[in-house]
Amino acid sequence: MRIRGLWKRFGEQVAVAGIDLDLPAGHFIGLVGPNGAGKTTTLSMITGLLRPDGGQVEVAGRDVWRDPMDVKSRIGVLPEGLRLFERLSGRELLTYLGRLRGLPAAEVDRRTDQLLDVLDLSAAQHKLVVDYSTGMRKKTGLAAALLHNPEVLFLDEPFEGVDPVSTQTIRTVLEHYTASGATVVFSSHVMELVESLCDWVAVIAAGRIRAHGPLAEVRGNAASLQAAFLELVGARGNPAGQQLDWLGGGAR
Ligand SMILES: Nc1ncnc2c1ncn2[C@@H]1O[C@H](COP(=O)(O)OP(=O)(O)OP(=O)(O)O)[C@@H](O)[C@H]1O
Repeated sequence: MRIRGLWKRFGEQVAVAGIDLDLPAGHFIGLVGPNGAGKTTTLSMITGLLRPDGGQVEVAGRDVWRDPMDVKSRIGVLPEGLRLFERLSGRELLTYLGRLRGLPAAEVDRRTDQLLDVLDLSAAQHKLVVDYSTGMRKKTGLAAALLHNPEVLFLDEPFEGVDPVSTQTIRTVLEHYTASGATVVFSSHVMELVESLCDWVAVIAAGRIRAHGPLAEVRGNAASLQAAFLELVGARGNPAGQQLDWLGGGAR
């Protein structure tokens, strides 16, 4: 992926302030940054969901905004605020999306069976999506993003609201996927997770890239990615507890 001069403004608010970034293929890439840093806005522009005010994005050598259909056929996306067709069962949803992707019915069936099984959703496959838990929805969204075997997978906060067992399942699926040479780009706030999964990271704050490169390089001499991150984004050194002097002790 090649990103040049990517820019997005919402009224007065500059969400993404001119990002230049090359993301290597075949890596497990983490996009990290504080709340409101511009991660979702950036991912939405890279995946053709939000039109940039300026700049270019190329995925697998194709311009996302000049050739959106081609790019969208090569990528899988688990967006933030995932919206699913609530009145379909999990199985119906995957079947529908697989057919929309142009896969033959028998192949959709085969892949759906396997994905439901691996993601531990087989027992709930005939339940309506509206009745799924948060973790089940994430896993269904992931299955939908993987169904057409994309070259690149973009995941916005894939582990949010997911229990440790499902987190492990998703990790295993993603590790299998990247081991075959595919690329995963995911955003997260959980530094331990990023550190244990990713081999390449980009740190974004206030709409700009603060650091990017192989994990070890970005971590540098810091004790952990978390410590490097706090330094890079200029975390304030004033513990909140000192300011909230009324909090605790039961006095009203
Ligand atoms: N549709 C919108 N309208 C107005 N402002 C927006 C919109 N989307 C994002 N923003 C603003 O752009 C900035 C970047 O938001 P974005 O959602 O990209 O951040 P983020 O890094 O994904 O944050 P978080 O980690 O909290 O999800 C924020 O200041 C946000 O308020």
